[in-house]
Amino acid sequence: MSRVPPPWPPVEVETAHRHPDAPPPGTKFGPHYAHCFGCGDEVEHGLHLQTEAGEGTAIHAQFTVTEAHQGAPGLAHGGLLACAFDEALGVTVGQQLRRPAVTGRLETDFLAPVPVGSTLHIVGTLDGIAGRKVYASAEGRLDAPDGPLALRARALFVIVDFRHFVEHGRAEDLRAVAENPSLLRQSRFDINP
Ligand SMILES: CCCCCCCC(=O)SCCNC(=O)CCNC(=O)[C@H](O)C(C)(C)COP(=O)(O)OP(=O)(O)OC[C@H]1O[C@@H](n2cnc3c(N)ncnc32)[C@H](O)[C@@H]1OP(=O)(O)O
Repeated sequence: MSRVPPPWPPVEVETAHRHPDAPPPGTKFGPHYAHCFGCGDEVEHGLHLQTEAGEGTAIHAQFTVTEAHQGAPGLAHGGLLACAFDEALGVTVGQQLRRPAVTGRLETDFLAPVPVGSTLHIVGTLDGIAGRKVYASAEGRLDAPDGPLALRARALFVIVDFRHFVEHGRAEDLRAVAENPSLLRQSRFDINP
């Protein structure tokens, strides 16, 4: 079977430029929501993904695989690795475009096993934009920024209105945020930048 992936992006796109207010390279973002499984600081066995702005539209992300992330003995669960890419690419889109967006499609190539104790170094970039559709991709390397390539991911994010979150989120969690806004650890993006 061929391992050659289909053309990317799959449609004609315009170049996705970083927003003028996107944070400069080296800026560390911290979690965006206390209870986010990808980055939240109040999720005991979450990924605690650390993210930082890179050059151009790049985002650098890291997380260390713990015992709680196993799929097979001593190896990371593939779904959690995909989650790390979803989060890293979500930060890439959110921070570099400064627009709220959700994952519409995420594909992941698992190229090498990722043992417990490894640190995955992920770099995500924007590949193009077509209307509300934003294409982004990422690579993940083991234990160092130039370590062995372990994963690749490609994703379509769809830009949404903030109503998406208010209309679909569970009422008690929305209430908790209304009562304690600091659960949202970062300020809101521009809606019409
Ligand atoms: C800083 C923040 C970090 C956060 C990181 C984590 C990010 C996440 O995990 S978000 C959570 C997971 N994602 C979701 O829950 C999204 C669930 N899906 C939805 O709500 C909707 O399907 C949504 C919003 C994606 C699209 O719906 P809607 O707004 O009605 O737009 P719709 O017209 O269907 O799609 C827009 C375009 O995207 C395309 N599209 C949407 N989904 C797909 C897909 N799976 N594959 C291919 N194309 C797609 C459509 O074909 C359409 O294209 P065109 O404009 O050319 O016709």
